[in-house]
Amino acid sequence: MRPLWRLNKYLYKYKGLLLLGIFFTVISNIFVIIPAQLVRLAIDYVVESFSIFKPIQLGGMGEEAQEIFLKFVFIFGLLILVMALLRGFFLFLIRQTIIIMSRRVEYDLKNEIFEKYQSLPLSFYRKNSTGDLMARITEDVSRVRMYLGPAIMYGMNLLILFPLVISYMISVNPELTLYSLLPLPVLSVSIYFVNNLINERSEKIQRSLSGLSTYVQEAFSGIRVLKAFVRENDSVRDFATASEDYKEKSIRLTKVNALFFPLIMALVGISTIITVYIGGLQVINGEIGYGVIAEFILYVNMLTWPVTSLGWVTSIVQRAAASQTRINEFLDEKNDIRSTENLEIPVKGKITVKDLSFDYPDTGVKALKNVSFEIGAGKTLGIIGTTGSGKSTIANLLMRMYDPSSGEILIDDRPIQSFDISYLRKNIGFVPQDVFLFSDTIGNNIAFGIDHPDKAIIEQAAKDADVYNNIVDFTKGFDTMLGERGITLSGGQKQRVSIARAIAKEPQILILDDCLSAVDTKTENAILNALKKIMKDRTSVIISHRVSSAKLADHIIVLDDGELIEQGTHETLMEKRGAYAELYEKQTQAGESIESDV
Ligand SMILES: Nc1ncnc2c1ncn2[C@@H]1O[C@H](COP(=O)(O)OP(=O)(O)OP(=O)(O)O)[C@@H](O)[C@H]1O
Repeated sequence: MRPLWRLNKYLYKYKGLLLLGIFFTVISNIFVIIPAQLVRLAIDYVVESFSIFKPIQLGGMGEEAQEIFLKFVFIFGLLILVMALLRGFFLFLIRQTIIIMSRRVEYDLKNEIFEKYQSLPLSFYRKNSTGDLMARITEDVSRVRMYLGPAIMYGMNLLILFPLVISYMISVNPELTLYSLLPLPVLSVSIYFVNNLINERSEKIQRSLSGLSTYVQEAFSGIRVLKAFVRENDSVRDFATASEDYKEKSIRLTKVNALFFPLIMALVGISTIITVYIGGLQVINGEIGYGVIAEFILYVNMLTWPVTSLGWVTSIVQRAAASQTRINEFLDEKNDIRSTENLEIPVKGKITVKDLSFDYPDTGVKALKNVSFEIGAGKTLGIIGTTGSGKSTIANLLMRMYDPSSGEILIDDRPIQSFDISYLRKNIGFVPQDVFLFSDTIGNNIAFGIDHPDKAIIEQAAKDADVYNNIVDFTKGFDTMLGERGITLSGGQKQRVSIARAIAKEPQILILDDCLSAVDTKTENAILNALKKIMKDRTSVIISHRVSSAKLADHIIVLDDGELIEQGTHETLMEKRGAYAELYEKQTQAGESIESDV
């Protein structure tokens, strides 16, 4: 229960709805109890009237007595009907208050979790799988809602109805009360176990279903590879196996589900039989009237659902507590990437890196070892290196996706930690290595980082990224949809749209992480020349495998296995005849031989 206390702030927020809900529950239960008493009175009245009807008929007043009798029965019937209608009305109001409250809390909780997700650092996303993140904001929140809605509603109903009904029953006949209620605890405990079994099996089905959907999704997104490797038959077979597992689990659930209502019916039936039997004995002994038996049968039926719900509510609360524990775990997650001074001063773009080392926290991979370099404001830095040499890691650290293990990064001679994180990132335009575009229009994708998008800026960014002509060739131009329901851009087009998105922000520092790999050298040159113009007074960091991308940079660093092995300008590095010169020669020779082959 303790984890669920966290939700009390929401219960307090919606206290109006909750209190109204409690009030309506009390009222609706009053309309449940009164009809049972009316039924007792009506039956006793009917039995008594019959016993005196004969003498009255013999006395010649038969017709008048019958008329009075029918009038009373009609009034009883009418009263019971009115009570039932009023009860229905108040049940409607209970749902309108408590269930609506639970939906509002669900909405707030989802927003709170999503906001928290957004504030957490990249390392959090590395640690937890997407499926887990999704499950906590959807399934877990739904389970918590079941506690806030149905569980609170039925729990409260139970708390109010139970004492009311039982005290009435005891006041009418304590012995009959004891016997008729005897099977109900058994009902509650059995429902609790059956329900737990149902939940356990439902969860297995859920897991099986998510495995199945992941499989189907992969089969669709990897359809090209699947077809190219002629694995269609294997794919069909694997799907059938996964489906079979899902079917088996569903059948197992159906078996337990089938127990639910028969169990309730059987135990209520036993209660009714006991009531009739013991009540009958008491009627024969002249201790009670017939009406009491009918009244008690109604009471037992009235208590059936609350008693059943006791088991059900307990299991909902248990599940909700487990879900809330998982949610709390994420809500309590601390963001260790913090700003020390929250500076929001204009960024010029000088970058100084001193003795920078970085080990990835989750794997312990030593990605950078004592790297030092400096690049003045408005200059271009080229970062060259083999795969896995730590180039992207430098970009990650410059954007404070992680903090260095040791050493420091200064921006304009101030520790990077002193800048407000959002402010710092707003000043950086980043083009990641693995391009990600949203399922939206091309225009909106380019405008993604701008608070107030402007058509001219978007178009200019597209021109500078050398993708404008491609875009206007589409019939809908900048309004062309991307993603699943839209068109698919080529690898090079995607990279250029991603560059346009970074340029459109007009950042003070631009980081291109190997984002020209899918464009030909001609386009690469066009983009680099355009960048030179637009980044005239701003700093650019160009990360690449290709020397051709970095050679125009004012300063070049060469990384190998996390270490900085050379740095200088293209000319000084070429003169040095080290790793850079070797790479340059290899790449230009390869380029020439390809060109001559063509
Ligand atoms: N999120 C991560 N968690 C753990 N290790 C990582 C992570 N990202 C990168 N690494 C490791 O850190 C090292 C440096 O990776 P990095 O991505 O910086 O290399 P890179 O020079 O950009 O390579 P490439 O040119 O292939 O992109 C590699 O050994 C890589 O396996």
